[in-house]
This record gives sequence, C-alpha cells and structure tokens, in this order.
Amino acid sequence: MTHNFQHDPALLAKAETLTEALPYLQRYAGETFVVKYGGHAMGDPALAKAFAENVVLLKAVGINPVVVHGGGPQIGAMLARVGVESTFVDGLRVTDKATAEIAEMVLSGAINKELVSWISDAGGRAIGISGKDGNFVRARKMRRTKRDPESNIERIIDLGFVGEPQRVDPDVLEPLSNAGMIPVIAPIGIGEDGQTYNINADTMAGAIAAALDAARLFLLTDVPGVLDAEGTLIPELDLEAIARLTDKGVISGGMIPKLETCTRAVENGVDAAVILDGRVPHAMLLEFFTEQGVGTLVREG
Ligand SMILES: Nc1ncnc2c1ncn2[C@@H]1O[C@H](COP(=O)(O)OP(=O)(O)O)[C@@H](O)[C@H]1O
Ligand SMILES: CC(=O)N[C@@H](CCC(=O)OP(=O)(O)O)C(=O)O
Repeated sequence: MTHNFQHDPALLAKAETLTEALPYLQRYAGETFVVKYGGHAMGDPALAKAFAENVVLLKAVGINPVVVHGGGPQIGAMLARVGVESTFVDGLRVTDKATAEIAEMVLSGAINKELVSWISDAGGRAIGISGKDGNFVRARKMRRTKRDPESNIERIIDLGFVGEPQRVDPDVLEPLSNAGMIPVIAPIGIGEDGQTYNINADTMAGAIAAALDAARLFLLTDVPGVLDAEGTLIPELDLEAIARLTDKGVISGGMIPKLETCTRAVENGVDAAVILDGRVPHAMLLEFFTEQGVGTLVREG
C-alpha cells in the first residue's frame, strides 16, 4: 500500500502557534482526554517535545489528560539485543515469560520515565505508573481465536502472557489528577494471581478511556490515520465501516488492535476516538482547530 497523504504546510505553520488552539480546547475544560503515544512516534526528540507541550497545554486549560504509552519497537530492540525472538499475531506480540519480563522492563522502566521527564521539561508534573500500581488495571489472559479460511474451523491462538484489561480502577488516578499531576501509564497489567501481563498499548488506552468516561481517545501513531486501499486518508469511520474494511483486509497488522480499541471505546461511552499522526507536530491540537480534523475520527455512527 502506498501512503500518499500530504499534510497542508499552512496548517502545520498554524500549529506552531499553540495559543491559537486555546479557545477550541477551553470548551473541553473538566473533560478527560486519554492520549496513547505509540512507540513508532517516539523516536524524534523535537516531536517528543511538541507532544509533551501539548499535554501540558491540555492540563493548563483544565482538561484532564491521561497519557498511555507504547514501546513496541523499543521492546523489539531489547529482545534482539538479548537474543529473544519475537512473533506477532494480528498486531499482538506473542509473549512468553522472558518476553514479559523484558516488556515490563522497557515499558515501565525506560520509556515510562522518559515520558515523565519530557512532560516535566515542558513544565508539567507527570507521575508514571503501570497497571500494577495500586491495582489500577486488573488483567486476564487474552483469548483470541482465528477462523481457518479453508476448513472454516475456529482455532484458539495462545498468545502467552498477553493480557486484556478486566477491571480498571479510576480511583487510582483521581487523586493524582486532582493534585495537578498528569498520569503516564505503561501498558502492563496484573492478574488476580499476581501474574504480569503484557497489554497492547492501544487496548490499554481504550479500556482506560472507557473507565474514565473520556471525551476523547487519541491514538498517535506513524501514519496519518486509517488509509483506504489506495493509501488515501479516511477522515471518518463508523463501526459498520470498520467491520467492512477489516473483512476486506484493508486493515491489517497494528491497525487491527487500534480499530478494535476505537470500536470498544465508543461502544463503552467515549464520545469519539481519533487515530492520528504522531509525527506531525501538535497533531492533537490540529485535530481541534481544523474543520475536518487531521486524522481518522471514529464515532459510533
Ligand atoms: N488501513 C491501514 N491504514 C493505516 N495503517 C495501516 C493500515 N493497515 C495496516 N496499517 C499499519 O498499522 C501501522 C500502525 O500500527 P503500529 O505499528 O502498531 O503503530 P504504533 O506503534 O503507533 O501502535 C501502520 O504503520 C501501518 O503499517
Ligand atoms: C501484547 C502486545 O503486543 N504488547 C505490546 C506493548 C507495547 C505496545 O503496544 O507498543 P506500541 O503501541 O508502540 O505498538 C508489545 O509487546 O509490543
């Protein structure tokens, strides 16, 4: 697939002026925005700085931002360094014991604290936790099945210690947010038996957005949004259209958990979910002060 979407340079220039976004954002004062920052969008320090500034701006106008981060490529690099092989099924990393340990080390350790420092450098107060802290996210083993197209038999796929959020406790975040902190969350959960679960960061963000009754869920990634078969950006999708595109195979790899997340989030009370390009400076703000937004907006329909 070719990705031929071009960003309008005039809009990008406009985005440099953070203050222009203020009147648009102030309408959301008191609301919660959950922002998922993907590992692919993390590489560039200038973008990281812009991202952190945006999050601090949201907090400053009275919005309650909650950051959930990924780190897939960084986990992959660490696994390669220690010689552990990694495979993916539908965008999810098959996770054995050693992989779970490394995923937690990279996500809860290195990346979580890096994001906390970016936000701190931008003038905010961030506090980094994972789903384990305060039993914030109770997880269970993810059950995944796949239908064999030839035999039409549904098979269970064992993804190891890949988890799905079972219960999110909003009380863990409330005192932090009320004290002026910006929570930064690593996608690691804890099972009833104390087991560590590696959770896809999109899935984690969606469950948190639903539990917090968020007004928006942003998924920042390394493409302009959901692209059609020609590689053109689809500005808006409802749940029916997502099912259609998935069946046609237009949506694959990492976009599968993203759209599953958006679907579940809007079904569970999140007003809208947006998949947008984390490589565009101030993408989150552009979404609000451009007529059509800049990514793919998912609503229930
Ligand atoms: N229809 C589609 N539109 C856009 N991206 C798609 C589509 N289908 C699959 N993808 C893939 O999904 C990727 C984004 O998911 P992922 O790599 O998991 O990102 P992140 O690390 O930000 O979570 C894109 O880079 C692209 O390769
Ligand atoms: C189960 C599963 O796939 N977990 C992910 C967690 C990190 C993640 O989701 O990072 P991105 O958002 O950068 O892709 C992983 O191990 O890569």
